[in-house]
Amino acid sequence: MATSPQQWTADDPQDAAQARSKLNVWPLDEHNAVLLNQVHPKEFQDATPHEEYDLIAIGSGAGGLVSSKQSARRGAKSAMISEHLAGGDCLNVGCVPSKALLRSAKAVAAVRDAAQFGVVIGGDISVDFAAVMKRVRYCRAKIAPADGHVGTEAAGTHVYQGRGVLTGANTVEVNGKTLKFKKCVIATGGRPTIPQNVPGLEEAPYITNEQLFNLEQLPPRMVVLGAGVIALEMAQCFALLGSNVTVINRSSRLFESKQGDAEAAAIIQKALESHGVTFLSNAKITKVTTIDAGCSESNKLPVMQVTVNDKQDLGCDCLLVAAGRSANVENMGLENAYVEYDLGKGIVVNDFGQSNTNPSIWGVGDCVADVPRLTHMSGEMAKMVVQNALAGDDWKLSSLVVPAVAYTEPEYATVGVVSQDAAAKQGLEVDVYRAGLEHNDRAICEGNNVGFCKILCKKGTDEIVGATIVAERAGEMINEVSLAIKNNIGLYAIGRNIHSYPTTGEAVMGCGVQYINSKLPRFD
Ligand SMILES: Cc1cc2nc3c(=O)[nH]c(=O)nc-3n(C[C@H](O)[C@H](O)[C@H](O)COP(=O)(O)OP(=O)(O)OC[C@H]3O[C@@H](n4cnc5c(N)ncnc54)[C@H](O)[C@@H]3O)c2cc1C
Ligand SMILES: NC(=O)c1ccc[n+]([C@@H]2O[C@H](COP(=O)([O-])OP(=O)(O)OC[C@H]3O[C@@H](n4cnc5c(N)ncnc54)[C@H](O)[C@@H]3O)[C@@H](O)[C@H]2O)c1
Repeated sequence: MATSPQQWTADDPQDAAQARSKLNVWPLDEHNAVLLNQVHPKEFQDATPHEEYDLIAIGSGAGGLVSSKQSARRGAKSAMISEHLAGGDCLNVGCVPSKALLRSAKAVAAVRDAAQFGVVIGGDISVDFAAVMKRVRYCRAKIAPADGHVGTEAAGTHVYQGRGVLTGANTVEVNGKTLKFKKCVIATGGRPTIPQNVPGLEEAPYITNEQLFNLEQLPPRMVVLGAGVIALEMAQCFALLGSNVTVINRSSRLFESKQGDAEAAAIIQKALESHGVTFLSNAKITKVTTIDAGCSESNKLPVMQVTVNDKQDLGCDCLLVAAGRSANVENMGLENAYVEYDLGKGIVVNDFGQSNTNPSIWGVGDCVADVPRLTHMSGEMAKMVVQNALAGDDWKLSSLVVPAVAYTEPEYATVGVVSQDAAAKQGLEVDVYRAGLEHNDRAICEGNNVGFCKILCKKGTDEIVGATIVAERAGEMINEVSLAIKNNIGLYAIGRNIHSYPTTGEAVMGCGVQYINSKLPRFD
């Protein structure tokens, strides 16, 4: 089929070089060509500007897409400014590729463990890493139209492809044009934080999530700096796919800095260890030595030596830095628009999502200080801000109940106050109800009955303040607890709500039943 010169074309050497150098995307196969044609079309024609927009979103991740499309669908004059790849981190280098990759890793585990279900796999199993990564690119391309410029324009939003820089309290410049707005949503997201003061790290060919999903070759040895969500999900993935993975955790256990449940931490660590991940705790990378810089263009992996606590040397072909995120707030004219921000943490907003220092400006998602950095949070903040900025409503950030899930196997899902330690830190007295999965019939049949549901209530009451769930599909189970918290449904009601048998979700009900049983009269 003939392709237009305005389209990204798979395997075209010039296009491939441009996609790699300008957009950090490679290889340019048919899937990445589809992706780029959606989220960063070549020679894109900007819209003809309205004299003044009701709302302009700067940024095109979940936050910018939801705020600009929702405004347009409700009749506002709306625009979105997209500098890099629409869909932001989530579609391109975050949730989507990581979950697609995890799916392949879980397939490895299923095949490897097949014998326990009476299924005999003849011979050794092997992983075709190139095919795994091709499927990751396929998933991304399949989802891309939801975030692509065609769909955004069809919703009625004007799209500008370039960097937005605020030039005044109510103006933003993009591609040499000045656009006027009544309201502006800043949704510029974040980027990986690179720890400073680690000798040799800056010069080393380390990677972050921004390069990880371009890998074409499985690194035999991977070291992961950090032990948060990215680290755990990717460590498990690469270990199952066949890498020798070591996670460097500066704390004494998982989830310590966020007061995560200690039992959950032990289960997740043990599960990853059973998949071949090595954890070094109370560990600090004290030096990185580059032995061979490698060459991503010719697919040659680098070779590095990572020194831990000044005494242990680990050789590796991939050093993945996953040490948290910094907000994108620099060099975008926030000073010109009088917007208060904190370098690293992000834009400072009030409980309505509005800048205290410029009431025309609102903040959404990962670029905002002190909010959970999650796609569903960006989306929900965007809905909230559209309602407040355009409809003059008073939806509040503090009213949001935000679940979070690490998609490891088993999954680790949390909402609200996650543990007794977290409660103590907030000066809150709680009762904890725990239902283990060891006697959950479904979990036993599934061959995965290590885990639990813990629900925390205000002491002496059934008012739920939070939960931690460790289970195969904990991410599905936590939504019930979020619903209860958001709508003031007590643990009593959860205990009286019939749950289908056999489901792991019965563990949530199990906590409710414990509460009820503790209140019922005895017959002795
Ligand atoms: C590896 C990984 C896995 C993840 N997995 C999950 C998950 O499973 N579930 C989950 O909920 N969250 C997950 N996250 C977090 C999630 O990706 C982010 O919370 C989400 O993408 C934030 O959306 P956002 O719109 O706020 O910002 P972003 O997605 O960062 O989008 C911001 C956009 O703005 C653009 N931009 C920046 N500056 C400008 C400018 N001046 N002008 C124009 N455009 C600009 C950027 O290019 C970018 O496209 C993951 C993150 C990573 C890194
Ligand atoms: N499933 C999901 O929802 C999902 C998946 C991946 C990422 N995310 C989001 O993306 C964000 C980034 O993930 P992340 O894993 O990078 O961050 P994180 O905050 O989850 O973990 C950061 C880790 O790096 C460590 N660290 C920080 N600075 C360090 C330093 N100087 N030296 C050594 N270790 C250091 C921390 O102790 C921690 O273990 C998170 O906010 C998360 O919400 C979400």
